[in-house]
Amino acid sequence: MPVAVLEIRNLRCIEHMQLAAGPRWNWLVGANGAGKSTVLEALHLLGLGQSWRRGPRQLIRDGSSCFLLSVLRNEDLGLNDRIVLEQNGGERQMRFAGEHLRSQWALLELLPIQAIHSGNSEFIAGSADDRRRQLDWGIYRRHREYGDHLRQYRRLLAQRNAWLRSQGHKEDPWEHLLAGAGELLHEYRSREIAYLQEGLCHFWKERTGSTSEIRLHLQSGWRDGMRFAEVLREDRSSDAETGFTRSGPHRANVLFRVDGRSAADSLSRGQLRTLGNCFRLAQLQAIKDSGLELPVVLIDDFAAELDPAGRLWWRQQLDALGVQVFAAGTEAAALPMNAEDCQWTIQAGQLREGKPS
Ligand SMILES: Nc1ncnc2c1ncn2[C@@H]1O[C@H](COP(=O)(O)OP(=O)(O)OP(=O)(O)O)[C@@H](O)[C@H]1O
Repeated sequence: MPVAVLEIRNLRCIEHMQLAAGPRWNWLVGANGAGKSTVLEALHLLGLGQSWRRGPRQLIRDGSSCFLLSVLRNEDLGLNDRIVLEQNGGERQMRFAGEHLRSQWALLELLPIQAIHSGNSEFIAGSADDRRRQLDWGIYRRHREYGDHLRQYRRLLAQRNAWLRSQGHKEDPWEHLLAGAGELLHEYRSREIAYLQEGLCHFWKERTGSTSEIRLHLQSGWRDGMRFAEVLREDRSSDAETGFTRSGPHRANVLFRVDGRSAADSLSRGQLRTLGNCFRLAQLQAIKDSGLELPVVLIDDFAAELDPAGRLWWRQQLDALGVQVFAAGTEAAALPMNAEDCQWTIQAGQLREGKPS
């Protein structure tokens, strides 16, 4: 169980909150604006070093000059040192066991998080970026070196783009390296898609009883039937005109098809949410099967789009995996809670233990 105690000071509407977490289900119930998402966001910040919303946002509580978040992990893992994230104005500091952390990448190792929130819950019908990010998250969790490969590719891409803008008509010094780095990302993604296919079908069939065929298809981000190096060479002058590299794994896409048709076009919103959950379950199962530490799962608005049977099934699957979950909802009656779960009521940024009414 990774999270034992979470402490929040001066984050959005929360002045001070200390939450002693349960090993499995931690429900946060309260009215709109009570502060439920803020608790989940605190965990997201501690696990990833960034907010789950894009764009500028006032995270420091109005009237304060800094926020401070800390999480004490459980000694079951032999680890009970605190992860601390402190933001003072524009300056951010992160510490683990009293030691200063230089990069937010270090947090990914300390507190693995899978977060489901309004920005990514509809990733199947969202943008190619959303789907690629979801796929990459799972690959990184199973193959840590993938993070280095991604960073290396992004560096090379930025270097080639800068070169295209300056002297794009001469011999391309980055083409060879970028092609190699790009092909490597594509190999990881192809293998992962092949691996997840079976799990996805299993969960979908179990939930829906449907015999419809769910298929994942990976688009590499460059023209079919060609090597990435060839595409880079062929596109050199047109890329130089626009000043950026048009093709590559940064444009990859994952397509979800149901009986040969796009899932986004053929499924209802609730079915899309269910399919998205099935994909996440397949990823979590893959992490478990690899013998790796499962992430803490954060679910904002747990009940959204799901019918009662769907909510119960989603809970049961997460139970079977044995993950620790923090889930939020506005109405206790709509949440599939069990007596042994930790349940909290939140009102105006304050926490109350006990069964929400
Ligand atoms: N910097 C800030 N200082 C103080 N309060 C803030 C700040 N930023 C946001 N808030 C307030 O914090 C409150 C909590 O928002 P949060 O998103 O956590 O609510 P929630 O319980 O998840 O609500 P919902 O059910 O609507 O999603 C909101 O009322 C918001 O106006």
